[in-house]
Amino acid sequence: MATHKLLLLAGDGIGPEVMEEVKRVIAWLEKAGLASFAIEEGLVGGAAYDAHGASISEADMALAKAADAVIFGAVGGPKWADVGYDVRPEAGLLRLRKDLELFANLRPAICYPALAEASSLKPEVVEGLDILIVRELTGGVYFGEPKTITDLGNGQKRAIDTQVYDTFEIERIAAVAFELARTRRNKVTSSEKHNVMKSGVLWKEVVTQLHARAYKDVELDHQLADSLAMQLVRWPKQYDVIVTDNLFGDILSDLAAMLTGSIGMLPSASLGAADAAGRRASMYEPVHGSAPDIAGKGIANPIAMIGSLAMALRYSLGQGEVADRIEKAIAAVLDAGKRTADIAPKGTPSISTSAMGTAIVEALDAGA
Ligand SMILES: NC(=O)c1ccc[n+]([C@@H]2O[C@H](COP(=O)([O-])OP(=O)(O)OC[C@H]3O[C@@H](n4cnc5c(N)ncnc54)[C@H](O)[C@@H]3O)[C@@H](O)[C@H]2O)c1
Ligand SMILES: CC(C)[C@H](C(=O)O)[C@@H](O)C(=O)O
Ligand SMILES: [Mg+2]
Repeated sequence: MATHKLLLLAGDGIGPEVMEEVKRVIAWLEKAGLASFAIEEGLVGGAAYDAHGASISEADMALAKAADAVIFGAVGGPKWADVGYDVRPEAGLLRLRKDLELFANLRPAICYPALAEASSLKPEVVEGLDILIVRELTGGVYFGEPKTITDLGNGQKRAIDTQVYDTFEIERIAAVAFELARTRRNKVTSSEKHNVMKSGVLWKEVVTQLHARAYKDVELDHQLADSLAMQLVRWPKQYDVIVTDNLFGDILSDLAAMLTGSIGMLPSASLGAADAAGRRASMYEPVHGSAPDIAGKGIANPIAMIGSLAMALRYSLGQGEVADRIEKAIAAVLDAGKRTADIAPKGTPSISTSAMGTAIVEALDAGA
């Protein structure tokens, strides 16, 4: 059996709390003889800043590059509010994405049957929901230059962020969306704002041309990002795969999280391009952040983090059947009524982070 080289970067706030539960699932998989791992651990975010004055060290960047997959918790928090833009905790995350060229961010929003009642919407709106947001992750306004704050000298300052997209960046993310749609319900909705942004004009043109050239069998729609946000709340089940840029994808995936019950439920995969040997860099992380408001209380939901390990097994480690098993165990635990506070209906009892981890490991043990 192949040994998978993983780098665990737990980060800050609830990151280490939910990573503990992933470690327990990893230990269970090894004990059950289902997978074999070589685990390294590193620091990222505020934890790395406290240790080395940078939000990720060169040594940990090298480990990330050498790993079969990086498993990432969350970064950030009020403790590092004044450390400076270049060393803020989030800079470590963005550097990992950029330096590993993780351009394709898959954010599935699946409403587990038992959680339809935990959604902010009526159960019939979200029951059976299974959509996939494909977010471009290494371009757009996150990385475009110039990115500056300038003193104008008259008591005024000017801040500039720049949205930049080249044809190849749009083409490669759209290709990922079309390929994934073929394995699902064969429909892609491409979203931008071509009515106000030149990058939106190019985005729509490139996606349309690629579709005509190579993916005519897939249904393609275009939808302005503001209207898509509205439709996602109104009737999300009309979508299959949504492909969009870095910033719209960030916002729309947090919105989609609430369709599933909680942001504590949403895993993600960030993938690079495959090299000649078929190897590609990858990182797996929950969509949520470090949740400073609940950090240290032991109540965070570990499902997004454990679901991210399942995505690593499916997309990078060639063990899709083990990923299915983990997701089945999560569904079984939810069916049995186990809820962390974020997914428990008001006034009903909830369990801790570690009790949820225990329940998932027990469900795996029971062969769920
Ligand atoms: N990938 C990442 O590391 C990442 C992602 C988003 C935000 N952040 C950072 O995290 C910090 C806090 O950001 P925020 O508060 O806007 O977003 P957040 O996602 O950390 O929290 C938003 C809300 O969701 C709740 N929540 C989040 N994850 C949860 C979980 N697993 N279980 C239960 N409840 C959960 C929080 O308690 C909070 O009320 C900021 O510094 C931000 O930059 C990091
Ligand atoms: C923490 C932040 C840099 C990050 C982003 O904006 O991409 C986060 O919100 C996410 O969704 O992964
Ligand atoms: Mg976000």
